[in-house]
Amino acid sequence: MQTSARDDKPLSGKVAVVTGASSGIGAAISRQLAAAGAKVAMAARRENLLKEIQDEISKEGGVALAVKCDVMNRAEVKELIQHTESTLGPVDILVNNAGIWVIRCMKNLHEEEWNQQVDVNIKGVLNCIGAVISGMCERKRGHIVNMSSQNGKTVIPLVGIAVYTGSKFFVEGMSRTLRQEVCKDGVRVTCIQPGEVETPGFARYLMTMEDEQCKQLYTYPRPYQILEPEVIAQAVLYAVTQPEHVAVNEILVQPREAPL
Ligand SMILES: NC(=O)C1=CN([C@@H]2O[C@H](COP(=O)(O)OP(=O)(O)OC[C@H]3O[C@@H](n4cnc5c(N)ncnc54)[C@H](OP(=O)(O)O)[C@@H]3O)[C@@H](O)[C@H]2O)C=CC1
Ligand SMILES: CC(=O)[C@H](N)C(=O)O
Repeated sequence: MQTSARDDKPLSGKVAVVTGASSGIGAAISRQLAAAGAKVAMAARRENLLKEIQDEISKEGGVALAVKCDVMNRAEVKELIQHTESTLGPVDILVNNAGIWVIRCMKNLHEEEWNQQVDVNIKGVLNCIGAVISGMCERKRGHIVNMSSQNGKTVIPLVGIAVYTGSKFFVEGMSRTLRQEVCKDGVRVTCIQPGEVETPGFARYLMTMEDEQCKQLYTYPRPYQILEPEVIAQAVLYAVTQPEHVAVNEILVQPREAPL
């Protein structure tokens, strides 16, 4: 099958923006897209961590740009895209990876944390889409990859992640409708649905649980092998390196021992 770039650098000439790139899955995605030839703008709040990853990518011969950005702040997101486009060129790929979750039962009323999850996982995703979608449609090409979750695919028998699950259900529903809207404009929309992935976020949330009901359900480390961030990055790479007429719309990736 003809690819648009050299096979070993299938993303050569492409510009990607990855949010939540300072840690975990986003850092792995940034490394893999850069290794595939993309010029990658890496966005997050912890600029020091971004610069460390940028240096790693540069040493490997890749091109990465570290951009401090809080996806909850629409003005910062617009500046992220403007800076990226003036430095690297028009954005071809947006990976909405930034996301948070806390494992708390709603009856305990951690309402500020409810709002934070909505602000990052929903409003943050919308801020980023809002900054790129018009340009992608005008150029008749683009790819939006939204980091959903197995928890966006179905309600698994867990407690403590009701608001998080709702935020990922939003991502799924919005993505499916957006996909219909822009498919004739040459724009693709992919949802990635990971199961449990060993990242700093995953460890942090499991080790800061307070509710006994949650603690009884979640143990850490997990009693089976969970996924590495690089596995999810490979799923993203697969989706964004398909020929323009091919749409990989959903990829569900789970630990073998913990299927939905
Ligand atoms: N780990 C898992 O088991 C699973 C994770 N996911 C999803 O994968 C994504 C990444 O999670 P994971 O890598 O595990 O988590 P990490 O906590 O390791 O990384 C989260 C990333 O999001 C960034 N982030 C958080 N809030 C903001 C913000 N307001 N603005 C910009 N960036 C922000 C953080 O950067 P900084 O703090 O520097 O801003 C960090 O880079 C999330 O969307 C999560 O829902 C889905 C399924 C499974
Ligand atoms: C954080 C996640 O989305 C993960 N799928 C989980 O089930 O904990």
